[in-house]
This record gives sequence, C-alpha cells and structure tokens, in this order.
Amino acid sequence: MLTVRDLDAGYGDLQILTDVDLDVGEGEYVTIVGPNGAGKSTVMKSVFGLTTYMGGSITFQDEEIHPLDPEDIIHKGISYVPQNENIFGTLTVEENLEMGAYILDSVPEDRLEAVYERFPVLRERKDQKAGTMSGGQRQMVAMGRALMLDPDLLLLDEPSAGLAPDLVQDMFDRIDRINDDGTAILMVEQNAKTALRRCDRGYVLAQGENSYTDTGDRLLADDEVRQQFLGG
Ligand SMILES: Nc1ncnc2c1ncn2[C@@H]1O[C@H](COP(=O)(O)OP(=O)(O)OP(=O)(O)O)[C@@H](O)[C@H]1O
Repeated sequence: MLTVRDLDAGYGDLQILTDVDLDVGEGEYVTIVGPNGAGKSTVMKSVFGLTTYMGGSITFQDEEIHPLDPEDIIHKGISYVPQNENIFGTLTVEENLEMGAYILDSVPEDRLEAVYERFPVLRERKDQKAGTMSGGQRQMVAMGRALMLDPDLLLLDEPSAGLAPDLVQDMFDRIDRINDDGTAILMVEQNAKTALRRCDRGYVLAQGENSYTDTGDRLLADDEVRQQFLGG
C-alpha cells in the first residue's frame, strides 16, 4: 500500500533522512521507533508531503506521491495526526471534526456519526471549545478529525505523548480498534516497547537511517535492539 524506497529528505538544505525504506501493507499496523532526533517524525512528514524531497520514491496504492502537497495526499486516502498543535483550540469539538472534512463540499454526517460512536466523549462535549479539554480528549479530537474522511492509512505521530499513564493504555486500545476496523496505521512512538508489542512490524530508525526492521515481537526479543534502543 505505502512503499518508501531510498528516501532522502530534510528541511531546506538540511538532509535528515538517508536511503530510508519502509512498507505499510493493506490494513497493517507499523511502528517507527528510535532515539530522539532520529528522524522518525521526518519520515512521517515526508509521506504527507511536508519536507524537502531530495531523492528516492514514495508510492501509495502504486502511485508516486512525493511531488504532491498534503491536500492532494489526503484525497488519496492518507490522514495525518501531528504530535503538536493538532487541534484548533478556539473552535468547538464539532467544528474541529468538521474541519477534517474541509476538502469535501459538505460534512458527511455518517462519518461524523462514526467518529462520535468511536469517541462518545466527543459527542457529549461537541459544543465545548477543544482547547479547554484534557490532553487525552484533545488527542481524541485530533484523531477523530483525521478519521472524518475514512482514510486507508492513518499517520500518528506520538499519540501517547503528554498523556497520563492510565490514559496511554486507553489510547493504544483505541488505535488497535481503528486498525481492527481496517485502517492501516503508521505510528511514531516514544513508548517503544508498548508500540512494538502491538504492531505487526517495526522499524528502528537511527541518525536518519534504517537500523533494524522486523516484526514487533522479534525486535523486542533482539538483544542488540534491546540494549541499544529499548533501555536493556
Ligand atoms: N522544521 C524543521 N526544520 C529543520 N530541522 C528540523 C525540523 N524539524 C525537525 N528537524 C530536525 O530533524 C531532525 C530529526 O527530527 P525528527 O523530529 O524527525 O526526529 P524524531 O526521531 O521524530 O525525534 P523525537 O523523538 O525527538 O520527536 C532533528 O535534528 C531535528 O532538529
């Protein structure tokens, strides 16, 4: 579904990624882990057309997408939840969700209903300003907005960042359910062990390059990976 080959990318003249390869199959759940500054978010931003492309290829459903801008990429079936500033704080919850469908002529009511069924608290608080909600609820708003177009691939950048420990489990459970319902997931996570335990496949990125790739379970069991990247 998503195939990244030999990707070189960065910001302006600054190259961050070198020869990065990555695959996400239909309905798969793929995680990228690695140290701070490894370029994990840059991979995700590159897929969404937000970095400077320097070489290689990014294809989605067998179509090259790297010259496209984010709006065109959304049309292709990819939605992105950035780590920061992922909601409009002064808009209500419902207005935020409606923004997720801005590329359409009208808001698809069935999608709004599907998002409310997935995140009932958002229906209860639909008229509340999103900026006044808790961290976990704001993350639900951001995910709900990304799901408004029923994407084939959902890009999640550190969905557990800033959440209280008891909410982290809940967030990962919700992501599992989104994936169980057929949406492929590409997720960057600091919470590496938890993410690898849940995903189909993991990529360890270091200094902008692929370091290890395997099933989540095998990466977790690999002594070198554990020593170098997972705190032993
Ligand atoms: N907009 C930008 N302009 C210039 N450099 C950037 C920009 N965004 C990120 N970088 C740099 O790119 C490198 C990789 O950053 P990136 O956010 O992709 O890493 P990461 O692995 O996701 O890190 P973290 O786990 O800390 O979020 C870092 O050196 C960072 O300073």
